[in-house]
Amino acid sequence: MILEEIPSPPLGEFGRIARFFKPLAAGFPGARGLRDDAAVFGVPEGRELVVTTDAMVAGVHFFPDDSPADIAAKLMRSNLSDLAAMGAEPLAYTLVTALPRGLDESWLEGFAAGLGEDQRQFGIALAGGDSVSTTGPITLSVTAFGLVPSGRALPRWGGRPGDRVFVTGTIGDAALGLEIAYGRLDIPDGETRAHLLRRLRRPDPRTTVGPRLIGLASGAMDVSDGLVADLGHLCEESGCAALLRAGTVPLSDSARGAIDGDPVRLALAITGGDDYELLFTAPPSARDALAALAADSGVAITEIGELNPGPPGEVTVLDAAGATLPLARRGWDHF
Ligand SMILES: Nc1ncnc2c1ncn2[C@@H]1O[C@H](COP(=O)(O)OP(=O)(O)OP(=O)(O)O)[C@@H](O)[C@H]1O
Ligand SMILES: Cc1ncc(C[n+]2csc(CCOP(=O)(O)O)c2C)c(N)n1
Ligand SMILES: [Mg+2]
Ligand SMILES: [Mg+2]
Ligand SMILES: [Mg+2]
Repeated sequence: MILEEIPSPPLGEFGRIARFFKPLAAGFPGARGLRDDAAVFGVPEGRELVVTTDAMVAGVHFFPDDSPADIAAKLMRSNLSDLAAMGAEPLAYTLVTALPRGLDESWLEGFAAGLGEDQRQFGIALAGGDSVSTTGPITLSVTAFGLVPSGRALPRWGGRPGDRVFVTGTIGDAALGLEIAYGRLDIPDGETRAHLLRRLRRPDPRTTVGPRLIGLASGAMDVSDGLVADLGHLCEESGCAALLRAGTVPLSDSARGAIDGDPVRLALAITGGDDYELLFTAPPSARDALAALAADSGVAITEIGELNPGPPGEVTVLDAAGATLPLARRGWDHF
């Protein structure tokens, strides 16, 4: 038997923590080297801590055979998107992994590498976590901590009738990507397909735009369940209704090509979710400042509708011709 074929003994729970997670906590003193029972860190004067949690389950949020680095990126970025929606800057995160006993250590190696890459890209560090085994599918959860100027966190409930509705980036890429991944949508063009799948697996959280919406946006949230559903959530909290002009919703060239004028696919794009873009409201007087922010940040900001004094939570969706766009559902609902 040659040396390479001798299987190395399993690392075990604590060996895995030492090998894969301690390096991710090295730059954050509050993590105490992952050697203590908990993390300890302070908040600078004049700032508040923003805390958000999101979980992901194999078969529900991602495909079991997705690359572990992509799974890590989606887990991290969905939480970073929530921080951005609050106007907060990333600080640290904790991580819970529930993994099947037989899962190869190389999976964890790819997962940790993905986390490390995003830590560097977004300026966030591992503060602690928990590692457990599961008899079910891979289940992961991140709790992210961010900082916001005291009293300035962006609320979902600040929208007022007359405010305009804005969204960052493009909408629908991930929903179309999911259809491709499930084999329900055939897109022959390789570049188009790759872009939509990339946006499904690696969303682009708007971490630089979020904090700069403080003082401009009246209400804000991020789009995870679907644009129409999430606008409904914002409206419900703001006690008003909204008009959404589907023809003005920003689409990537890839999404535009995939939709190809089909109203069913357009409906999918605005209800499918997994966008991780920012959805916010602002008075028309903020338009110039928002255009300047978009130019400066390199992230598109597009006006897509307005709030009105209708029934709280009601969202009317018009197509480009001004007719009501029929929707089978407004967005994702777990139950
Ligand atoms: N199990 C739970 N325990 C306590 N609070 C919860 C629980 N589930 C949701 N929440 C709270 O309910 C609110 C709405 O949660 P929701 O998950 O819809 O928001 P989100 O995380 O922004 O969206 P998404 O999960 O789709 O990314 C949040 O304030 C969240 O903290
Ligand atoms: C394999 C697979 N099937 C379906 C979906 C779609 N999906 C799952 S949960 C969710 C809402 C956001 O999650 P949450 O509300 O839990 O934060 C969406 C749009 C997916 N991404 N992968
Ligand atoms: Mg959530
Ligand atoms: Mg959110
Ligand atoms: Mg949700």
